[in-house]
Amino acid sequence: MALGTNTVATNTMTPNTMTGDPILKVEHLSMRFGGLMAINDLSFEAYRGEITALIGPNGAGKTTVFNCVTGFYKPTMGMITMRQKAGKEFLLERMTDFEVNRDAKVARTFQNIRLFSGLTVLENLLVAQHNMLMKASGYTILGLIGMPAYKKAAAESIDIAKYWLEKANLVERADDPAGDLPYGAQRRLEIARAMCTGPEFLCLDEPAAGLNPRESAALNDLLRSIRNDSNTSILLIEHDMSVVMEISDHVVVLEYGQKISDGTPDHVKNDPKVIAAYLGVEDDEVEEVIEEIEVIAENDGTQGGSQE
Ligand SMILES: Nc1ncnc2c1ncn2[C@@H]1O[C@H](COP(=O)(O)OP(=O)(O)OP(=O)(O)O)[C@@H](O)[C@H]1O
Repeated sequence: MALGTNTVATNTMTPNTMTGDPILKVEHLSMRFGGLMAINDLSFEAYRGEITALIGPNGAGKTTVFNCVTGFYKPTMGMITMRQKAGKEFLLERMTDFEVNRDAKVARTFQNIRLFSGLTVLENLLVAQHNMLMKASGYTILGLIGMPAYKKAAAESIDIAKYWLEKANLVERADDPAGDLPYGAQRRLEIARAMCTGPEFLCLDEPAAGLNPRESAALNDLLRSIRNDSNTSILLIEHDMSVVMEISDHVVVLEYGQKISDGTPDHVKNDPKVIAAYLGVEDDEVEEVIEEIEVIAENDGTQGGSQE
């Protein structure tokens, strides 16, 4: 790593590398739990068509941000605006979790897997489309048994399920109970299930947690294919830095509920504030730690190691 070549980001603004169109704008977000300010005046953007990673040490406030964006928490202060492709804007902080999903088209997964483990893989993907099917039925029994709109929607929902079975590499397990799948496949099924709801914005809470390297690689392929082929933008929380650095277009780093860095993966991994946060040192010790790291890196280099 090219340490020490960057200045400490004092204004924490994004370096001019992401030129995209924001799908999500978080402005002056704060969330207080009793005496604890879990998020403190946080602002950042996620761009359409990109994978944005939200990273930071344990307790930095990542999940709290997710819960505010997806309507699980009402923030103490701040604005969260989502702008759909067609231009329609939603103030997510004013909506319930159900409305955020149904109207704003924001889907999410959780840190712990929440599949219907007794239903098959295919059934999990069909159940996710329940709202769309009920709408097509006109919410009547006659609609269910006779209406062409319902029959068309039912056929479409099977096509959508098949598409995501393939994308998630789960076709061969389609008829198996979801609970019988290996852990990595369950994670991909959760993401496929979220994609069956047709989101424009997908929020993933630690999708790589507990995965082995092969499963992580399959996850990376799935996330890249979501970004490239389905025009869905992704916001993910992740502790696995290899996943973050490999697939993210943009990284936002939090510490104690505040943004300390924001930019491309290369920018944040070389940012002294980020290095210090992960090493758990105080701000006034940052320069000292960087000097120490540089010395270690130089020594490693002169000892003939295979450093980059
Ligand atoms: N419902 C809650 N009630 C009280 N405190 C909470 C609540 N949710 C989170 N916190 C606190 O807010 C702070 C931020 O927690 P949060 O879970 O958002 O961090 P995180 O960055 O996601 O951490 P981790 O990486 O460990 O999942 C922590 O101090 C946590 O204890």
